[in-house]
Amino acid sequence: MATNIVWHEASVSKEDRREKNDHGSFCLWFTGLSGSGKSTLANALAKYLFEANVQTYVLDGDNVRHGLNKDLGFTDEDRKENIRRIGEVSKLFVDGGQIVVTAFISPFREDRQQVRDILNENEFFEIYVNCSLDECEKRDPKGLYKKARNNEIKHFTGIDSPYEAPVNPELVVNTESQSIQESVKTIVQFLEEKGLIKSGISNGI
Ligand SMILES: Nc1ncnc2c1ncn2[C@@H]1O[C@H](COP(=O)(O)OS(=O)(=O)O)[C@@H](OP(=O)(O)O)[C@H]1O
Ligand SMILES: Nc1ncnc2c1ncn2[C@@H]1O[C@H](COP(=O)(O)OP(=O)(O)O)[C@@H](O)[C@H]1O
Repeated sequence: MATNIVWHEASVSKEDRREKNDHGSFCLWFTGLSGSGKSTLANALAKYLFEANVQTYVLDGDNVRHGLNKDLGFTDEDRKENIRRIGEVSKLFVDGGQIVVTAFISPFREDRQQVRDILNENEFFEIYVNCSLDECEKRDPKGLYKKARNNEIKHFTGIDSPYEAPVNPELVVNTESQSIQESVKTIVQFLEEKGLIKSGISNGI
């Protein structure tokens, strides 16, 4: 693979873009069960940072599966390929000077580690969106748990397909005990503490 292909150096570097944007570029990788709050938090965070002139882009499971990954289903192999592609797309966003916020179940540790490995130090932050299966099933925002329990959907995460929780995530937000606003604040403060965005941005939350 990749024969007769030459890598072109970009005329504008990642560092140039970071300097112009006045903030770092990296990937915030949300992982958690369906219904745990990944999309809700990713979008609330992106909105807040957007208002503070911070460049973000959300990659969301449902949306990406309508386009780029519409050939993929939910077998272990397809999920693996799903996450591999999203990892590569995330890397492009990081090169483009953006903060990319991803909201995929990404149930397998090995696949998340693979994404970490293709990014540099301080470019990948795993955020575990922790919520019990019971609560996710109670929320059931898309009615999918009900379908999975009725055997209308196979290989549903948490029911008949595994979820491997992160062992050492950079951050954990618990959406059963924390409000959306509290979780957003936790994440923005984390970014400030790491020096990835300017301090004081979290003051408005
Ligand atoms: N079998 C099965 N298991 C889990 N989820 C399912 C399934 N079938 C459809 N859906 C819907 O697809 C969304 C998950 O897609 P992801 O790309 O995030 O999944 S994965 O990371 O490849 O495991 C997931 O969205 P979220 O609820 O946002 O997580 C579901 O809406
Ligand atoms: N504290 C909370 N944090 C995030 N979401 C919450 C919280 N409390 C209730 N919810 C609700 O839970 C649901 C989570 O759905 P969603 O964001 O689509 O999850 P996921 O993307 O992980 O599947 C939404 O309906 C959201 O309003």
